[in-house]
Amino acid sequence: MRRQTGTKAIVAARADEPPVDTDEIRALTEAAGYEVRDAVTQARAKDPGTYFGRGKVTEVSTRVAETGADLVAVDGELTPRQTAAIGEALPDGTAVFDRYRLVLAIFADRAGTRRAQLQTELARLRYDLPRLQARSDVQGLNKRVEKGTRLHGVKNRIADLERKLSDLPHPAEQHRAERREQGFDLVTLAGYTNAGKSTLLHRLADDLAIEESPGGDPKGHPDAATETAAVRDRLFETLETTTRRATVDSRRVLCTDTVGFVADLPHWLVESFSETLSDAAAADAVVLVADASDPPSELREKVEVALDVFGGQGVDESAVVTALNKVDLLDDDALAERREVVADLAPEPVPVSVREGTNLDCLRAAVADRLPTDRAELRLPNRDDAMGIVSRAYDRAVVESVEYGPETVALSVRGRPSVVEQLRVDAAALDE
Ligand SMILES: Nc1nc2c(ncn2[C@@H]2O[C@H](COP(=O)(O)OP(=O)(O)OP(=O)(O)O)[C@@H](O)[C@H]2O)c(=O)[nH]1
Ligand SMILES: [Mg+2]
Repeated sequence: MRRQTGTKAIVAARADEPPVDTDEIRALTEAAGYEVRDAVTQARAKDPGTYFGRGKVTEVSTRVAETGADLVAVDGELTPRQTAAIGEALPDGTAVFDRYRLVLAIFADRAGTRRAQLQTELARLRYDLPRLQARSDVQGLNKRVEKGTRLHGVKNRIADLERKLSDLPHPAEQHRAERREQGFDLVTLAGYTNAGKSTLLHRLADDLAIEESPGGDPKGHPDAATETAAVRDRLFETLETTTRRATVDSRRVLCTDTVGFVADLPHWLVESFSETLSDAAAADAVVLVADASDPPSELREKVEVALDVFGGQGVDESAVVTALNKVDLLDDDALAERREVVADLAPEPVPVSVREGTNLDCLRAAVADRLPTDRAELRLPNRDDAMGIVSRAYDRAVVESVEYGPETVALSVRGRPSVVEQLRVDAAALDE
């Protein structure tokens, strides 16, 4: 469902004071499938009516006409009225997207599963609704009936989508419970887009097989195809969660990759993808992957926001491991500076280069530390009926030692507390 290439855009950015950075809006616009032909910038206070002020909007309009752009991508959040006012000043048929609309376009483009498609359409309609209203107000549309009908249509579709989504089977939770019972620990990789989460998943994964999730569609997932081949520098490569099996400290772990955050993403948009966050909340450990090659202040802000979001979702602070990725791009001083800016937010961050495989053992150890663990010494009769317990111990926990005597088998096991407890109970039942 990729947009045709050759669709042209102009990016427009404003800041209260120079410099005006257009890197991120360019990246977002390109990620949405557009070719960026030009950038118009402005350093002054926001104009409440048209965001940029009339003069600048006229300049944008001229650039649109000259380049034949189909879209103006504005690096900011536009009110419905501002969107309409800018649109009115542009050549007919030119679309106006702000950051969020752009993100929605990218999400719609990447949505592979039915659920993701419904979620992205719903998020877009919720976004469009007030804008549709403002647009017809600005155009002075007095055709109340027509306007009423269009708005009514959108509202109906929203209700329809909400119903469809709540009707879709949602087996993820049950699936998780089953996996836990089988002794799997759950680890979630989360963080801003482009931080290196998917690359890390590939590194940690035991094999190429993607864990089957009843709600997912692994075949259609972009990560299924790209594997370790150079992961492209493209925002929101991952839209649905992918889960793979990994081994951490001899324990079997299910590692889930999630949708990346984007700076200043509004809450309603995050909520439309709440499933991915509930993955974080349900995990035993959450690896916050941060791009340490970002400037220090940006790194700090992203780590802060991410930790806030986790907190809001009920993730326990002690379950989070912060990985400072891409240290291959930093010298020692730069790394020290990065550690310093996150020191009070994230205790003991782990510097890694996922690409070069640097320090991943340290990261694995930090994750292992977070996994709930219990130990038991089991003494079983050396009989056939005890062997089921021995094999369950191997399957669901880590067997640290085993000794077969003539009468008894002595097992030393560690693993998830619930699993270890079940082994104890089963062992005790044999004695009766
Ligand atoms: N230099 C360097 N680049 C890296 C490293 N790890 C990942 N990258 C690159 O960073 C880019 C983004 O990596 P991804 O793994 O796709 O990032 P992501 O967090 O999954 O991004 P989204 O799916 O968009 O949320 C890719 O071009 C990777 O090759 C690293 O350790 N060093
Ligand atoms: Mg990814």
